[in-house]
Amino acid sequence: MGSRRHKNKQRDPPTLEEFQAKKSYNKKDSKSKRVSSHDDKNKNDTKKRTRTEYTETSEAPKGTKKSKKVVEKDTAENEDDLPEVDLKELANAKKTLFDDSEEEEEEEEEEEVDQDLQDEFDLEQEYENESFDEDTGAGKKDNTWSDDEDEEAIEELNAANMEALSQKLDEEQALEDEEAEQELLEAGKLQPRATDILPTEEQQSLEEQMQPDLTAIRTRMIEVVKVLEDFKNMGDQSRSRSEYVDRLLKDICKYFGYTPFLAEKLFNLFSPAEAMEFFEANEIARPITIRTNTLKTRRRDLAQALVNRGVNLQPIGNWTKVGLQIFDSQVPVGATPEYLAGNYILQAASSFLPVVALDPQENERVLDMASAPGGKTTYISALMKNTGCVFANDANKARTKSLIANIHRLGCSNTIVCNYDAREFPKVIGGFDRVLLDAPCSGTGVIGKDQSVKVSRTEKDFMQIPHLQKQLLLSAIDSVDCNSKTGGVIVYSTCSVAVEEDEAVIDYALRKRPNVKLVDTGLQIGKEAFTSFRGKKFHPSVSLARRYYPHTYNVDGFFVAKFVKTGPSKFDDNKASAYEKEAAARQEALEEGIIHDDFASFEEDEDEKYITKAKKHGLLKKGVNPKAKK
Ligand SMILES: C[S@@+](CC[C@H](N)C(=O)[O-])C[C@H]1O[C@@H](n2cnc3c(N)ncnc32)[C@H](O)[C@@H]1O
Repeated sequence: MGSRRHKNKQRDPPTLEEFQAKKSYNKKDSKSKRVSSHDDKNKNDTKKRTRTEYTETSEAPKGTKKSKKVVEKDTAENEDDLPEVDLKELANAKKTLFDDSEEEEEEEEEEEVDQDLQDEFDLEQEYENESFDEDTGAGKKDNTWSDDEDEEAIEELNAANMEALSQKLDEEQALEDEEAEQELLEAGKLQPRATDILPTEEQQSLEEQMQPDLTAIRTRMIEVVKVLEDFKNMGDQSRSRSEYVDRLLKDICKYFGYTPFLAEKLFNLFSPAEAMEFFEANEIARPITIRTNTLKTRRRDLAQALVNRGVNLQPIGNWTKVGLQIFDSQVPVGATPEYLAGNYILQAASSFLPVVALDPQENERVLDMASAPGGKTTYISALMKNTGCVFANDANKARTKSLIANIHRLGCSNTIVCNYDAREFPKVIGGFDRVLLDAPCSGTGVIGKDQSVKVSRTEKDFMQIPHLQKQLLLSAIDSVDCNSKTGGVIVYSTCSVAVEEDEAVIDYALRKRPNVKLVDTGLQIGKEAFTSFRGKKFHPSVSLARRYYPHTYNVDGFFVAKFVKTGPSKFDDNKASAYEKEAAARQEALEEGIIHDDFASFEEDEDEKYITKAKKHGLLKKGVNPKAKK
């Protein structure tokens, strides 16, 4: 499969103003923006393609898609014993038989004047040079058409080839016309002739046998998207819309490397043009971001300390007071003295959002149901200023090691780590003021980080995972104290954009637990969740949940929903027994050695070694001898 991973420079995450500006875009604006961005891409791509095809075939200096098609068609014609049409031969023949050096000079001058055609001009020069390359033998045949030939021979050859030549010239003219049309298309002045966008069956089978031409596939995807956006006016009358969609999906699989199943699932979330933006964004890793640990430092001080070490950074945006985006760094960001001292944690910007929505308050009792490796737990703990109690649970014991390490490093002293299948809550313990369920998911929002998702996720996953998520969400709801004076809140989040794992799960919870309602997340950014999707209708309040996409906010794909519990249910556990269980849990943890008296203390001696080492490393990287410095 010919997948292609871009290495584009990352965009900055948007500021609040940008977010708001985006939000207030009307549909028309965003549509026109999308189209123009595709136009630009198309334009660039055409230039790129010109070069690629020339290199590949060494015979189509003006290598547009049409040129390629003609070459392919020629092959087919050869197979049918039709006159050979060889563009290289044609160009050379033209050069000698119809040579007019003055005309050629004029042409060259014209081409020099026209900056837009510069690439093509370069290619023609290369082409001409190649025709006489003695080393490679390329252009040997050209001698047949050398000026040294006597007139008779030329005439003979001329007669024999006249028919083929005139055909070739016609085709060259057609190529030029096509290029002119293409330029107009790119300039948005003409609609594409949709008739030749979709390949014929023959062309398709030929394509299947060849190495995928990614640039040509990309161009076709853009063309098909344009047709799909205005099918009535631009679609080929003899082709159905679904034929275009099928072609586009096949091309998406080839170009980006998705399984047909996942490509279609993700494609269906968006308009064709937006789907392309989504797939493109998944080819780029999101920016590196860190969260200031306000238990230990302030963002301003942290930023200053890191800048002094050669880290290039800036605040993420107005919606967070603790996030910093790292552009580049002369030191490993995961091993600076500030990192080791727990002044920050490497954390994706999207991962802040569920905690902001949870809005934990001081002295509350909070459950983080699926918490490893602890990015959100430690943020909750910091917002609570180490007061109250945070139960950090995860079913995977191995993962609780990194959870514990992060809790230690960041100095979270109000945290209890536990290792249950969260479906056992509230039997384990209930009566919480707030519960966060950052659910295990398929990861379709984080493909930029984990490309394996493109091929590893199957239909079964999108049945099994939502099933678990629904069970977990009911447990989360039942673990909350509806009489909490300060809370009674449940936040559900995933790093998946699949409707089955998002809207369908919260809609299910609303139906199964009428004692909860969805409320505004309080988040300043995010798109409204779906209230209907491919024939499925969800509760209207589902629109209060928020969706995040890599192509809209340059954050991981994410989903956040916030519930408030309005009344008890027979499945709840009461708060009194919860306190007893909390005491028992603390005792158990003490006995098992998961927590101990100095649970959240900072091991100064232990860390001193690492801090010194990191300092030395930093100096060495700057070319300073650490010993000389002493
Ligand atoms: C998305 S990750 C959590 C990330 C974490 N909230 C953070 O911010 O660092 C999902 C977690 O759910 C855990 N998990 C999976 N099934 C679970 C279950 N039945 N009960 C509790 N945790 C579970 C996984 O081990 C995994 O650590």
